[in-house]
Amino acid sequence: MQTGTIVAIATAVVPQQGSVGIVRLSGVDAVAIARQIFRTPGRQEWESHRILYGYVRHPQTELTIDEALLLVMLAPRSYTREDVVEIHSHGGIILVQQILQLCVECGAKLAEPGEFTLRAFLNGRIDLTQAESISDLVGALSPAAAQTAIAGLQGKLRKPIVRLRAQALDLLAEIEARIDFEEDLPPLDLVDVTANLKALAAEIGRIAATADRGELLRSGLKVAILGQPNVGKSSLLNAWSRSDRAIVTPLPGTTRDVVESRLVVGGIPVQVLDTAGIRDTSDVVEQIGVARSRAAAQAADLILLTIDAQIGWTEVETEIYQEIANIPTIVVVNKVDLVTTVPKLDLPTGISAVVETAAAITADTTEPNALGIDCLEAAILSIVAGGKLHAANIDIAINQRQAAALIRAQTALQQVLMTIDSQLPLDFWTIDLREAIRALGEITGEEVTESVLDRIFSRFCIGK
Ligand SMILES: Nc1nc2c(c(=O)[nH]1)N(C=O)[C@@H](CNc1ccc(C(=O)N[C@@H](CCC(=O)O)C(=O)O)cc1)CN2
Ligand SMILES: Nc1nc2c(ncn2[C@@H]2O[C@H](COP(=O)(O)OP(=O)(O)OP(=O)(O)O)[C@@H](O)[C@H]2O)c(=O)[nH]1
Ligand SMILES: [K+]
Ligand SMILES: [Mg+2]
Repeated sequence: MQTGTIVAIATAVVPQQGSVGIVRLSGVDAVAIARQIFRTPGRQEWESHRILYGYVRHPQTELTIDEALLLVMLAPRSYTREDVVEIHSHGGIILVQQILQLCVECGAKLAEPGEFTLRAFLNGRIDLTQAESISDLVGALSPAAAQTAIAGLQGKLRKPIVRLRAQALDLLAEIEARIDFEEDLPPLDLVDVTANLKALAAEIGRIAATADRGELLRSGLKVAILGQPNVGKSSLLNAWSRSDRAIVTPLPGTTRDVVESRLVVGGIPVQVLDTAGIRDTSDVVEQIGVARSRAAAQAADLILLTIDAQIGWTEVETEIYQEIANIPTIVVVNKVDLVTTVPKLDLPTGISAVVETAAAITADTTEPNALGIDCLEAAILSIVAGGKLHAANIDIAINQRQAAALIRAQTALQQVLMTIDSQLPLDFWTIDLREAIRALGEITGEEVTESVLDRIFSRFCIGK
């Protein structure tokens, strides 16, 4: 997999945009390929870690394609630990694709998604947790998510896992020594071994508990605003996202399609969906809109069931709530500016929180002067995070793959404890201890199959 020289566009390409684009080569022929297509005026040394100025030229036709800069990073001082050459051209899509094509004509192979980072992993510059952090960093949807990813890249997850695995290996060695040379060694200190195993399992559990935070930071939260027509759902979306993304009118049935807006709440990327007001209607278009509202609600992580403070909670809301009772729901009492006191609400059990808002105090303004948005955000954070967001290991946030491996390791260690308890022979202890070691090794990549690697790196973007 790791043979040959690969090439990819390293920057995001948008037609007619981007002031600079980078094409990146990695592998034994990177320099030779670059030399075929890059001409410097006068004599310039192709030294490592120096920028060269020149022109990208077609080697046969001598046609000049671009004025460019070139960066050579010779092995092992490069991202992949192979020879890397970057061609920094003008941006846009045409030039970078032409340069990419030239590199392929000169013998480079188009890189698979994540192949540069895969090589960095296979060549030992980074471990698997760091490789996954690089992917998270590029995919981050909030500064907090990026911060967690950079911590992972700096080894915040790798270090504790490597240490735990080393401790488990020490323990294994001690037990195996008793199997092999029973007569020559003092017997195992059972109290000590048991305490060590328990400590290992507990620390693994603490790291595994950061999975929820990781999931929130990576994937974010899908929030659907649901309710009867005209309660102010679209006004709420606009006020919250400080935009006029959704159409607002005094006419019930204004919103027909699901309208999406993205924002960040307490570091969590949030996708907010405004939906068509739910009611029985003979209007065919509106019927489709209502069906879409219901579908959006079912796909949401959290519902904002919005009501009009002047009307309160009615039978209609009870019916809507029955459909979504399995999803955490906040009741948003909107238009509180129009009432002197909010009526007593006869809410069903299971509602997570109630928040009062005034999403559109003054009509006809693009800069909504809303009330209650901060309370709404606080309510959301306390529901979804339940305190987990600010857990002790603030800068670790593992992914599902890592969580699954940690749970396997923890279960295996608990199995060892049970085996000891049942006074089974030493051979039995080592079986589960080895399983725990293997699971930890899967996280760092010390023990990982090619198919797992394929799965991880295929999710990367091309050029990474
Ligand atoms: N132009 C450019 N910018 C970039 C990258 C790149 O590849 N090219 N990066 C890529 O995604 C990131 C930077 N990451 C990098 C990580 C390691 C090495 C590297 O050469 N490491 C060697 C040498 C270190 C040294 O000389 O001390 C090493 O660790 O052995 C380079 C970039 C972000 N910016
Ligand atoms: N006074 C006051 N008016 C509001 C408030 N929220 C919304 N409105 C007004 O109520 C009307 C309906 O608002 P929308 O945001 O369109 O309501 P909706 O729930 O999206 O309506 P549909 O899309 O038709 O289901 C508009 O005239 C808004 O200006 C509020 O908090 N206070
Ligand atoms: K409306
Ligand atoms: Mg609307």
